[in-house]
Amino acid sequence: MQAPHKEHLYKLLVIGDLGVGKTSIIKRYVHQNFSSHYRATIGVDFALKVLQWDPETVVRLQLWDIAGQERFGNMTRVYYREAMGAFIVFDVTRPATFEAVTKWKNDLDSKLSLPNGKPISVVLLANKCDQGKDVLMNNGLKMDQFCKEHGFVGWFETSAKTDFWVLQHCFSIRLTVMEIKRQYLERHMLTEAKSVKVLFMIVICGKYKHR
Ligand SMILES: Nc1nc2c(ncn2[C@@H]2O[C@H](COP(=O)(O)OP(=O)(O)OP(=O)(O)O)[C@@H](O)[C@H]2O)c(=O)[nH]1
Repeated sequence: MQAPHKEHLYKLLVIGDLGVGKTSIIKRYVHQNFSSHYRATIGVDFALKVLQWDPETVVRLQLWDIAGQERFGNMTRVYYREAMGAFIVFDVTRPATFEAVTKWKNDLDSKLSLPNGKPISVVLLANKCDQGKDVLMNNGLKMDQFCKEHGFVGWFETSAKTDFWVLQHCFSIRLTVMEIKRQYLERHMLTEAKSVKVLFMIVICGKYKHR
């Protein structure tokens, strides 16, 4: 007898200042390529990544690539709607883009929350780490503290150019998906015992597949 087939569709946001590499990260993740040619995103762009989560489950990640210039616009509320998780990206060579991270996070938290009022889970990506790490050097070990204080699930160094990000980014995608799953269970008001059991299974599957 064939195992039951389950499909989940999750909307994930990728936000951050102009030119930090949001489109490049998505391109690398979805199409495994990179271009040094810069063309600013206008409004929003979309990409779909399909993950075979386990033999019975397919996870479709709908990635919303929101233009950096939208931080100054009114459209973000519309774009954020029904997102289950987000990546906020900054450029490690440009400190101003790191300073903007809290503005993006505040914008997100003020416009989108879970039905229980809690903020959605957000992972911070320190991109262009192939070009130096000015921001990280200046912040050093404080990054963990920064994430804790500002409510990020975690942070990862990435490079869409050299592909350095793949392992860690895949992990962060998994981390986000796990968190999403938890939120999904919360939304559907399953008992805590059940949700812990399911979460535990997801963690085990994620670790197993990641090795
Ligand atoms: N060296 C290096 N360059 C990168 C990296 N990621 C992106 N870039 C370059 O940075 C520039 C901007 O990248 P995009 O991906 O278009 O940036 P974005 O955040 O989508 O920009 P907006 O659409 O304006 O919001 C491009 O020239 C990319 O080639 C990286 O990891 N390393």
